[in-house]
Amino acid sequence: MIARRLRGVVRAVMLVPARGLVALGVGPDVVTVVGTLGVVVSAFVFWPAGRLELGAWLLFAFAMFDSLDGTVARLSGRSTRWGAFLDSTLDRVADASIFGALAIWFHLQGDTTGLVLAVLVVGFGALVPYARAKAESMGVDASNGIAERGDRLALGIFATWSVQALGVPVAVLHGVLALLLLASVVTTAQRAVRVLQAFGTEPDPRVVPGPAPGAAPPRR
Ligand SMILES: CCCCCCCC/C=C\CCCCCCCC(=O)OC[C@H](COP(=O)(O)OP(=O)(O)OC[C@H]1O[C@@H](n2ccc(N)nc2=O)[C@H](O)[C@@H]1O)OC(=O)CCCCCCC/C=C\CCCCCCCC
Ligand SMILES: O=P([O-])([O-])O[C@@H]1[C@@H](O)[C@H](O)[C@@H](O)[C@H](O)[C@@H]1O
Repeated sequence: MIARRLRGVVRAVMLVPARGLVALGVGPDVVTVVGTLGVVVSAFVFWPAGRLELGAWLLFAFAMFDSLDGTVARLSGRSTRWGAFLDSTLDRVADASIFGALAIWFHLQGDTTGLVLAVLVVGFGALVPYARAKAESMGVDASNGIAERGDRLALGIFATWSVQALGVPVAVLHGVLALLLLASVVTTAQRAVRVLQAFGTEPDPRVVPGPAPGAAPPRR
């Protein structure tokens, strides 16, 4: 929703470090892997230890590598299908680490509501890119929806940061996680509608009509 509009601005900002990295001969896959490692380490080291503010700043910085790698790839003419796969797959590692680390923090606080919400955001948040990837594998663009990844991460990281940095009550963080959960379900449904509109009840071309293999012959 908001992230989509900011994409151009973020890419323009990323041009500066990206040019430096290309000049140094750093490839996009290195940026992707370093960014993911940075997210994983920042999330699991700082958030469970209660360093919500510092962790959020580091997560913000390393999450931006997800835009940096694509810019490095395009600038250096090294965009590859493998890179696109690596990028998307490691995004799932980063997503699970961010909300998983938050779940661990809630657990250590004895906050069952927060724990349950964070775990549900890990699971239902993963449905959103799954729906897009499955649709793309069928040749349909389903990148639509109210809460794409940038929105989900920004909201989750910002709300966690604000608990420590601004003294916002944890109940507000619960509310934001509930909103993210709802937004993930709605976004998945919006993508499902795209696929339904594209295919309707069109038969699956991969299925050969006739009895299933091994089925008993029809009775006469
Ligand atoms: C109900 C919903 C409510 C929503 C409210 C949300 C409020 C949010 C407010 C602000 C949002 C700001 C977010 C920042 C926007 C970032 C947008 C952006 O840049 O998106 C793009 C990136 C990257 O996307 P992608 O990976 O698809 O593209 P690339 O450009 O990387 O290209 C990929 C191609 O490149 C090739 N390639 C790549 C790698 C490789 N190794 N080899 C390759 O060849 C290949 O061809 C690929 O196909 O998207 C992101 O998702 C970045 C996430 C950034 C997360 C930001 C976290 C910010 C945290 C805190 C911010 C606080 C904000 C305050 C909000 C206040 C709210 C009240
Ligand atoms: O589908 P979604 O989660 O909103 O957002 C997607 C990311 O999760 C995915 O990793 C990336 O490769 C896509 O380009 C897109 O940005």
